[in-house]
Amino acid sequence: MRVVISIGGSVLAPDLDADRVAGHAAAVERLLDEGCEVGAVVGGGGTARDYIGTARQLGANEVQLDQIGIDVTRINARLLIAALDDRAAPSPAHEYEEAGEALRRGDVPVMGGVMPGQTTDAVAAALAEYVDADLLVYATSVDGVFSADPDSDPDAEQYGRLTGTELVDLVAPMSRGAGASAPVDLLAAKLIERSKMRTIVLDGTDPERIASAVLDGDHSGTDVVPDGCESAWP
Ligand SMILES: Nc1ncnc2c1ncn2[C@@H]1O[C@H](COP(=O)(O)OP(=O)(O)O)[C@@H](O)[C@H]1O
Ligand SMILES: O=c1ccn([C@@H]2O[C@H](COP(=O)(O)OP(=O)(O)O)[C@@H](O)[C@H]2O)c(=O)[nH]1
Repeated sequence: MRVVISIGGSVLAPDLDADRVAGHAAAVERLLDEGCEVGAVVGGGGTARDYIGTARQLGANEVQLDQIGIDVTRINARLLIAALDDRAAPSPAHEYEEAGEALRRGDVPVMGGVMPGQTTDAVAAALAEYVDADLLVYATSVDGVFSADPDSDPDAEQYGRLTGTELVDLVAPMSRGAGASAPVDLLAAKLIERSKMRTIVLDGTDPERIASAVLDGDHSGTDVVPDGCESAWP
């Protein structure tokens, strides 16, 4: 199975903890050992938001803020590359073709951001489409997609399953500024919808959950399925 895993910065690096990053690398290595081909995309998390907030106070515009965010995602990508050692391509891929070539060589391509106006959610969706992945997994800090932000609304209800079109409709009204929070960004949702990519959004704070979702289809998050399909797991 070919899988793209998007690891949110809030999951990989809420602080700098080598054991946490090593745990995520171990989950990726387990997938490789089970015969999966894996591409990884890493987010910027709180560090990116802190830098973006400071630069915004200094008068930076949205593109400049996004570029700062991209730099932080690439630093986090380098942490995962360090933990994966010789199983990963040696530097974060800046383009999908570069990532695809690494995958073909048998390396794990690790990407951060690529261009302003989006988040690493969209990078992961585009990489998954580009490499014809069988499965896309978003490992984030909440267990799936909810009817409202579960961190601030106690009445938020989780969706067990959504179609790509339903996901697009849900995230379309959400904020688009640099550092904004949403389960996945709108461009990612549109790419998932058009590619009919089987997708899982789950709580990835325990990296073993990511491996179980990929290997067994066992998770408690949200399945995003093409119209007419029952399950997100191939
Ligand atoms: N409807 C929603 N469903 C799920 N999460 C949501 C929703 N609306 C906002 N969020 C927020 O999105 C956050 C996930 O995005 P983000 O902070 O960028 O995490 P990551 O670092 O994993 O990309 C969650 O912490 C959650 O508070
Ligand atoms: O291709 C990209 C990826 C990221 N970003 C910027 O970098 C920030 C941090 O990335 P992301 O939101 O994906 O990190 P996460 O929320 O997963 O920690 C985003 O808010 C954007 O401002 C961007 O402009 N283009």
